[in-house]
Amino acid sequence: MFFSSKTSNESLHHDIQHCLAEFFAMPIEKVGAWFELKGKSLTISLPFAAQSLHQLLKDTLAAKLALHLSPVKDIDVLTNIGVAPTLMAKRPKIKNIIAIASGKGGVGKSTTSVNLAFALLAEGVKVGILDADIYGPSIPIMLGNVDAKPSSEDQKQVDPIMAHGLVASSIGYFVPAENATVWRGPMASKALSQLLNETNWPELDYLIVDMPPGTGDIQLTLAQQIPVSGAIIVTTPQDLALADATKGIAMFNKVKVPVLGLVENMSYHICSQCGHHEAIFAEHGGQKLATQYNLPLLAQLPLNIDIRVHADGGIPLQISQPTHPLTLAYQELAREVSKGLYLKVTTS
Ligand SMILES: Nc1ncnc2c1ncn2[C@@H]1O[C@H](COP(=O)(O)OP(=O)(O)OP(=O)(O)O)[C@@H](O)[C@H]1O
Repeated sequence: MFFSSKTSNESLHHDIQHCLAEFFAMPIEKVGAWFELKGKSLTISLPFAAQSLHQLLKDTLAAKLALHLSPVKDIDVLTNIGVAPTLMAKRPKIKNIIAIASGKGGVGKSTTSVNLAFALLAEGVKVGILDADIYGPSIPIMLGNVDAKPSSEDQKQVDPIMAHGLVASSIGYFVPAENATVWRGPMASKALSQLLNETNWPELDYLIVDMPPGTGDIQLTLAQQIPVSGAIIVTTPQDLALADATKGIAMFNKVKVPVLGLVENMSYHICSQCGHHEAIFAEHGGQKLATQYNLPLLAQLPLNIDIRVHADGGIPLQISQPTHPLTLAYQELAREVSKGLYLKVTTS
């Protein structure tokens, strides 16, 4: 035998590290802590959501390591999401809160929040959604459960509503939408604190918070009231929307919440008849903004009838059409968001 067992073990570790770094396009120094090799069993604990890639990762590792003198026999891939730092004290049980914001109304912030939440769930993590859009709560509509009524065992904490594996809370479950629209700023912020603090959340890796549109005082207060780990700005490609998205970035910078990136929604139109792609708004707007602020452009999602029908019809795309190209696009977004937050955790 040419190699001592130490050398062959070192080369095995080296190959595992290289394979993980290459597979996830991560710096090699990050991946060393993700795996444990015990005899011939390899356990990978991924610090971000990527369940749809676990099998491919196993196959890739198995092929790479098969050439070793003492090959690995079992490969197990697990998910172990870390806790990103926040300025405010964390909520017990909730590892990370991600705020979804937009400078402007109607750009698809709630649609993105719901699809991202389901996509994270599909990527193997525990997810909740909090509808902070106090003035126009649309999450109950998008989850198809407007008539659901939260219950409470102790009259102090309210149980969240379950929808297709997602836990949700929204002012829309408590008061009719027309009553909420007349609330003033302090009432709206109090309602959000109550929704966050008095909901009996189970253990969650991520709580997605659908913020009210805009970047005014209310949004600023809300962003300061909850321990947000990272924010995502949703925009459409037109100049006006992008100018508002800029204000959103500035708002989160002001409250020292890291912006994880931008989502460009309604980037282009896909014709439902012939599948033709057409840029009906301006092109490259999201990319320009991302470059200007050195932020990742996390996704470019089309204006597509399936997104609208599923969002407004309360039957999530992820649940009813798990292999739809847009379902997969949202899953890619979910993996990017989770990876982005992990990178923020490890570099801050
Ligand atoms: N990519 C898309 N393709 C087609 N329709 C979309 C897309 N994104 C959102 N929509 C539709 O656009 C409308 C507005 O979306 P949504 O409610 O998510 O926007 P919003 O930014 O949260 O709005 P608000 O400012 O009222 O909170 C909805 O009818 C939704 O179904």
